[in-house]
Amino acid sequence: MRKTLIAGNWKMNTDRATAVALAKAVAEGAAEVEGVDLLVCPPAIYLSAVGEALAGSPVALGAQNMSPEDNGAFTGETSATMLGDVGAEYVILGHSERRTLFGETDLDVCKKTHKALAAGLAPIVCVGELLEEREAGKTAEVIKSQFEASLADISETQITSIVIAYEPVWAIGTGKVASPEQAEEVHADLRRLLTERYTAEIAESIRLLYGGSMKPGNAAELLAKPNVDGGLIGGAALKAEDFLGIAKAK
Ligand SMILES: O=C[C@H](O)COP(=O)(O)O
Repeated sequence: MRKTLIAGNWKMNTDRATAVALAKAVAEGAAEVEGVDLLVCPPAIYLSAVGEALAGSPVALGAQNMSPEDNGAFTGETSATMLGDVGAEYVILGHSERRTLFGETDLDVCKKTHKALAAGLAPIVCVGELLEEREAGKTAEVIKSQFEASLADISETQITSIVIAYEPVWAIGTGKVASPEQAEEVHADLRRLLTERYTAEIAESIRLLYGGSMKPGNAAELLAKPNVDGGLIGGAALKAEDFLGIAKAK
């Protein structure tokens, strides 16, 4: 049975004080959340401070991005090992903002995924279609292509450490949430792709998150779908009450 994962992607928000206060509020509220894993992904520069604020709580720490390289002359970059060194257990990879604003390709995401796994991090690999792709009836095709290229050469053992997040680009930060049926359709496709590539048993064990304008008010119906195993939350993760409200909606 897959345990629900509610992950907060704080993006480039907060300052040190608000990041620590938010982490403490989530950690305190976590006691009221049952049967759900909680994860927060602050800006990289606050990982250590947030990790300290979470100490002793069940809330996990994750990063939002990382370099595909091990070390060396890559000014401004952060390696997987460095993330692990400051307590990160997860890393979000291939978020649509990385893909569209920073030109990340499936190949980049794939390289990062392999490096993250080698460093003992659990990658949260994001896929999702643009509005024009959905309107052109290409959603399944786009998701399949991102799935195959971003997760190329991932072994049966490796895939069990990976979380996949479906984030329709048109639903991110727009207030336009995918309907539970739209989310379930893509998640079921992803489950099928996993079954075809690995085994049904492995496919059944992988967590598939939905991301895109998820809030306490719409979370229950999304999380009720059989293949929606959690959420990757942006805006609503910046208020502990909303973030915990989503987790309690399960
Ligand atoms: O990583 C999170 C997603 O981009 C969703 O963001 P949002 O909840 O603000 O729409």
